[in-house]
Amino acid sequence: MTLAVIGAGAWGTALALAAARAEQSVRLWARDGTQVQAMRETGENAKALPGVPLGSAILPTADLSEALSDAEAVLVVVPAQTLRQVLPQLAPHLAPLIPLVLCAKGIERDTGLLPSDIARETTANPLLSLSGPSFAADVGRGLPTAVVVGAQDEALAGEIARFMSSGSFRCYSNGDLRGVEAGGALKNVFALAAGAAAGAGLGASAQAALVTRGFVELRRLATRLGANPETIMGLSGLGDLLLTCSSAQSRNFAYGLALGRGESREGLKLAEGVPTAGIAAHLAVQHGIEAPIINAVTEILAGRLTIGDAVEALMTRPLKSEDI
Ligand SMILES: NC(=O)C1=CN([C@@H]2O[C@H](COP(=O)(O)OP(=O)(O)OC[C@H]3O[C@@H](n4cnc5c(N)ncnc54)[C@H](O)[C@@H]3O)[C@@H](O)[C@H]2O)C=CC1
Ligand SMILES: O=C(CO)COP(=O)(O)O
Repeated sequence: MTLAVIGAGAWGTALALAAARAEQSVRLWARDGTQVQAMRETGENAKALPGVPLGSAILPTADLSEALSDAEAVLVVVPAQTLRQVLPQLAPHLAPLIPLVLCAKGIERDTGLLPSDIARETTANPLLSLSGPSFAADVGRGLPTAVVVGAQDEALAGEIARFMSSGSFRCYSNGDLRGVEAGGALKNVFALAAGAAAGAGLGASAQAALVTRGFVELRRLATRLGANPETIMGLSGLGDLLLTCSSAQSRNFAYGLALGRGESREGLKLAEGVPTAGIAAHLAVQHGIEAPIINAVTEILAGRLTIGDAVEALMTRPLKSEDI
């Protein structure tokens, strides 16, 4: 099968490598011609995923037509906030039934839309989401993990899962597209919180309590956004929450860590939880859901609350039933 990967950042490159290991042929598109030239010359993506040879099954290209003309499926791997800009550029090159696998983890800041909602505004092609615990650096090096491919049409999700799976990349399928997307988008907000708690030296007990209560908020809000609560128990919800809330390898956790230590965040890598937190807080209000951790993250990011005050506010909320 020939796959196109749109976006040659860390995750796009890692997914291209995963597909190549699954014996697919891959066109890896980047908007930056100089980066493509460098990838062709050096055989690696030194900018986004250094030290991992791309191999002969991956063709880097800056030409969308070359990337998409013979693609049988397309993985869209650009940040959530740029999807609205990128997706319309693909449309003229796409045959109607080519599946689009959305791999961004975020909610659009200005609209509250998940990636598939944004895509639905510009395309009638079948939409899927690939999500789950998977650091680009791990997947790029061929370390083992399991992820999930979600689509309303679970048979199609299963087909894409089979094409992407290899001995080191195990893809499950799920018929709950919104659930798969919502878990991946929201877990980043809690990774910011967990990182901030670690940076502020609040201790391992606080971390565990925060992640557990964060999971309750995640499940509540995701369910209101249309997720099946069972999906949230899986790889794209609990699985990814556990990964990103426990490792400084996560860019969201690392961003939170810097916040908690009072360090500058300038120059840090993409942290999708930052634009997602505020809109998630807004959606929680809209759906009448209690989300004190999402609110605290939003207020801290906006500079309206210190971490000390957030801890006090969370700890002194009225006592209540555990309500999971
Ligand atoms: N890095 C990781 O471990 C994982 C990342 N993700 C998700 O994948 C998405 C992408 O993340 P990364 O690749 O890691 O980020 P990155 O920052 O490494 O790369 C983003 C890529 O998107 C490109 N891009 C940005 N705006 C664009 C535009 N308007 N037009 C064309 N290309 C554009 C950039 O040039 C860059 O190559 C995010 O939503 C992230 O949450 C998901 C799983 C793992
Ligand atoms: O989604 C990820 C792992 O599953 C990557 O998390 P970060 O974007 O926080 O690095």
